Amino acid sequence: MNEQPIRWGIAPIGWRNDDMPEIGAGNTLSHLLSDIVVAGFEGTEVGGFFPDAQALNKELALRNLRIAGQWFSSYIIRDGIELVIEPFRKQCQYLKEVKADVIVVSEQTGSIQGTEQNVFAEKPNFNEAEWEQLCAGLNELGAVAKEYGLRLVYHHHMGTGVQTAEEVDRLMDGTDPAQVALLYDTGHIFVSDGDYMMLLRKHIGRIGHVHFKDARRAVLDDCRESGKSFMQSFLSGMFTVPGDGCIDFREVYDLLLEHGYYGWIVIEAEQDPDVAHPLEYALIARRYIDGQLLNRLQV
Ligand SMILES: O=C1C[C@@H](O)[C@H](O)[C@@H](O)C1=O
Ligand SMILES: [Co+2]
Repeated sequence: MNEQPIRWGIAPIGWRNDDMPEIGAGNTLSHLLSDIVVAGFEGTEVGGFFPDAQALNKELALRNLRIAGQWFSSYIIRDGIELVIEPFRKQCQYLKEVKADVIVVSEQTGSIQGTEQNVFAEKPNFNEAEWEQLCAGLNELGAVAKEYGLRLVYHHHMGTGVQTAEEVDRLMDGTDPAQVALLYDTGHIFVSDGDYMMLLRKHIGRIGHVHFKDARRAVLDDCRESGKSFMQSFLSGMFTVPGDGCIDFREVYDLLLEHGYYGWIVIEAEQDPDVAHPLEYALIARRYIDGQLLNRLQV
């Protein structure tokens, strides 16, 4: 019996990547979901290639899998909240139909995550008025998400205006804890700031969803030095699954448990699936979770 109030998932991003839909395009939904079962995970997040809710629910039920949530790119600052609410509601409705728990929001105004720009040096920075507009808009979206039984979790992300620990502080200070929770992504904060524990300690009470993404230090250093874009960096192998990089997930997991975190921890490691076999890496993650996190040997 699983006594942990935590659900373990793995994201489609190792098989197919919404930031670069051309990679892994031959990997079907059936292939992905069946690999997830083989690797022993309970669910996944919705990818851009997923079908309508009815078709997805059928495939999930056949494999006893669940949906944790789905990414939503918001443009609150660029477009204004009024224009964001309609597509947001549409996505919430879909997520309600597939019985998801969270909607993952990332403000993409000025984002360079999908461009060829140097992700280590050219991120956008919001001014005071923009921060206020963003925070107020997120509070509104959080209230809308609740109508659909979902929790809005904000994803700090490389190449965006909410990337560093300081920027996450600003966002958390400016938003209502009842409407906006935090998605803690180990890989993004490590690549951005190096220290991944400080953010976790500071905002542990606001965390509503977790992405476990590991990083290869030597590749990261090389990408930073050569000023690579976000996409070039992950194609070079900057990210990997837990157990294959330099992040110590034991301290992360322990702190989450200590503070009674419940909800999803989703393994999320974007690599080129032609280089990093998705099932092989899912199994590496599974072995690490089982051996280093769940059934740790006491010494
Ligand atoms: O949660 C995520 C979703 C992806 O689309 C994104 O680019 C990735 O880095 C991530 O952390
Ligand atoms: Co993530």
